[in-house]
Amino acid sequence: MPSTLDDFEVIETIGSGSYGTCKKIKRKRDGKFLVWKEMEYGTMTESEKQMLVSEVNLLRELKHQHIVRYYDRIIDRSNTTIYIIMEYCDGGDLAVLISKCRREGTYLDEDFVWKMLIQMTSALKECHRRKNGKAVLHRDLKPANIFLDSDNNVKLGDFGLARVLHHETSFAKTFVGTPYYMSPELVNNMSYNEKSDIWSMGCMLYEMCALHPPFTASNQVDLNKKICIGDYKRIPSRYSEDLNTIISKLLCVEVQKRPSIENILADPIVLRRNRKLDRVERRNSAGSAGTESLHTWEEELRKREKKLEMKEKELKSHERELAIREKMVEDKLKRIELLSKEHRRKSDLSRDVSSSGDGDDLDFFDGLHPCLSRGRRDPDSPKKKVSFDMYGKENLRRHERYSDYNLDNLLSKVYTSKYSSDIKDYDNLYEVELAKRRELKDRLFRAKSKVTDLHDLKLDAHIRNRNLLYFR
Ligand SMILES: Nc1ncnc2c1ncn2[C@@H]1O[C@H](COP(=O)(O)OP(=O)(O)OP(=O)(O)O)[C@@H](O)[C@H]1O
Repeated sequence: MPSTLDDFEVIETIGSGSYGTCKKIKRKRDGKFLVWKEMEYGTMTESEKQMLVSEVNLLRELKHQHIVRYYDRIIDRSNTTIYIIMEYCDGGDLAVLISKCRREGTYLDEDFVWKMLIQMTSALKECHRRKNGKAVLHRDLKPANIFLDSDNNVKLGDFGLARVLHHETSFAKTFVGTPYYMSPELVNNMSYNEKSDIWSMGCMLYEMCALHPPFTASNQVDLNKKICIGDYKRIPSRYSEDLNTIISKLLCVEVQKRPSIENILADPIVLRRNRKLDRVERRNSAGSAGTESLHTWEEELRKREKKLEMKEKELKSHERELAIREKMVEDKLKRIELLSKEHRRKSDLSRDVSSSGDGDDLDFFDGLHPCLSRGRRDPDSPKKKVSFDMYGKENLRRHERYSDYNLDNLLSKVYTSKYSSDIKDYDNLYEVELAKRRELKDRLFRAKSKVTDLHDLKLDAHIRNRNLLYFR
């Protein structure tokens, strides 16, 4: 589906050139930043408009890592404007970089100039040597059309548009730039060819080193003369002879002797430099891959630390729970001990009473557990229901509230069975309690060692983390 203006949000105006205004835009569908170039076509003839559209369509086929990617075009008939949508290059353009150096009295690094040469040649090869045999010529190579991405890689822009726009159109009339980069064949009214692009590239590389074009003059006639005899000074001595040699080859006045794209790429100096650049790029990408893996490692470590912390928290709360339960068991044991003592005291007392043998004090045993009144009651009389405050039904229910805990279940069972049968089994109960207490203590000890292990792990993680930071 063709794009419409509504598919984009204008972020800001980047700048205006001879043919229109460039704006930074955001594609609403995915938030991607792009650029559109607005060009007014109201004064163009029908055939010129047709040419512009077919040229833009051709640009869409140019897909190369060092060429600004063209995405789409929108024609707004209501205000006779064509919007050419392309890749946004956030590193600015070479013209800005060169004027910054001029302003600050600095020079561009030689390695950077070689990188530009190799990447520009690679972009030009894509256009000059198309699979369908139809070469696309740039026709307007200049620093302002060499964009940079965030990694300072070349993005050749405004490809081919010049052919349409330099035509005798309203656009051509507004063209005000000085043709510093015009090749000798163009000065001599010959047709533009791919070697003219190579000449312009030579001028651009020269300007990157000298911070001014190779041929300058105060008027067009003098400029033409200089261009035609190839009269220019050597690039500053800070740059190598290799670089000077290559630039002078590109600025060869004789078009036949000027190297083609293939000649440049096969030049031993360029090959050597290309290999060096490859090595540097590989080292850089290996470096960034190493940094990436360190980041992944650090991230992984952070996740593990978080997991450990959670486990530690869990263990701590478990430990607290165990301590509470231990306290409860201790309390119960104390109560059992007290009851046991009471029972023994009452048994002794009952033995004393039974030995006195008068049987007049039956009421004395009323309300006591059956085991205390055994041998005293009339066997035919119904058994008296006995209720102990502490271990009555109500209390059993309270124990059942902790039924998730095995010990409490066990204790409830023990209490129920013991008190419904015979209280003399208090001692067994006491032993069960003691065994359980021991088991609880063991569990607590195991939990504590787990926490210690976790602490050790955490300490280890901290040390590794610190080592990581030291690495970075
Ligand atoms: N794809 C892009 N990404 C980022 N900035 C861009 C892009 N295309 C153009 N610009 C910037 O937009 C501004 C206007 O560019 P434009 O191409 O319209 O004019 P120019 O190249 O500066 O001049 P002329 O059109 O006369 O050659 C420039 O500052 C340019 O750097």
